[in-house]
Amino acid sequence: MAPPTSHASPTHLALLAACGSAPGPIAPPIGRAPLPPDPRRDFRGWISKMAGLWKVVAAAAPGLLSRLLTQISTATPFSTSQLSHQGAGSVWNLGPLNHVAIAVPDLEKAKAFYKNVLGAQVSEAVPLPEHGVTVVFVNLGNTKMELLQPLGPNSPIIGFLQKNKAGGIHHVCIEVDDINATMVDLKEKKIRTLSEKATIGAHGKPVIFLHPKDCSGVLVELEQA
Ligand SMILES: C[C@@H](C(=O)O)C(=O)SCCNC(=O)CCNC(=O)[C@H](O)C(C)(C)COP(=O)(O)OP(=O)(O)OC[C@H]1O[C@@H](n2cnc3c(N)ncnc32)[C@H](O)[C@@H]1OP(=O)(O)O
Repeated sequence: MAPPTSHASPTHLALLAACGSAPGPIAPPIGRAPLPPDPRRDFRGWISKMAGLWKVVAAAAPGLLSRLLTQISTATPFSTSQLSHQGAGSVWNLGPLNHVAIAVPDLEKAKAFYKNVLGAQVSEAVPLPEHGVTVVFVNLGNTKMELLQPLGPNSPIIGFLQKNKAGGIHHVCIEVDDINATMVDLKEKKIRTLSEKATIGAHGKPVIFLHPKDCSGVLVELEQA
């Protein structure tokens, strides 16, 4: 009878061989009773299979590990794997999460919780009358939280706190590399911004807010990086 045919490539066959799974004769050995399973032999066999597999992978893809490490270390905040968008001729890209904002009824109490109970690094309270809020930033290393308390009778977060008496997640802020191109592009896509122009946000950089009803129920702030 003709031997069984295989469509596997030589590399694939080598990988299967290293794992002990290469196609081959399947008849049991003649004249020998099967041995009872021996856990020590199984473990030694597994180790030797893994060593064989590693040799095959290393031979098939020399420099794979160093290429992976180089790609990770050279990744930029504005990843080229993300979609680039175009608004009125200018291209813009989405960047990392800048902060998650929490509206709170009592800023000092919320600040004390993050500082004294969770042990986080927190900023002093900063009044921003032009935004109708007082803010405290909580530094988390990879991102920040922004604690917001209403400032003045026309604060834009008063309605939110009336509905969420204990406070809650108010908005997320994501960086963009070109806020003006972003605004033009989003307008073309019928996403409502909550101001005609960008305003200067808590970090001294231009920001815009997008209507929560156009963003899956989440108020989204975009900040010029
Ligand atoms: C310093 C700066 C910075 O970080 O750089 C800041 O953070 S300033 C942070 C404060 N500044 C801002 O938030 C500016 C942008 N925000 C605004 O313009 C406003 O807050 C709005 C988002 C338009 C909401 O205003 P207001 O509560 O008065 O209106 P409204 O009650 O009619 O709300 C309209 C609908 O949106 C919902 N809604 C309101 N606030 C929401 C929020 N934070 N997240 C998700 N949904 C929200 C309401 O439940 C309602 O839905 P239903 O109709 O289904 O009930």
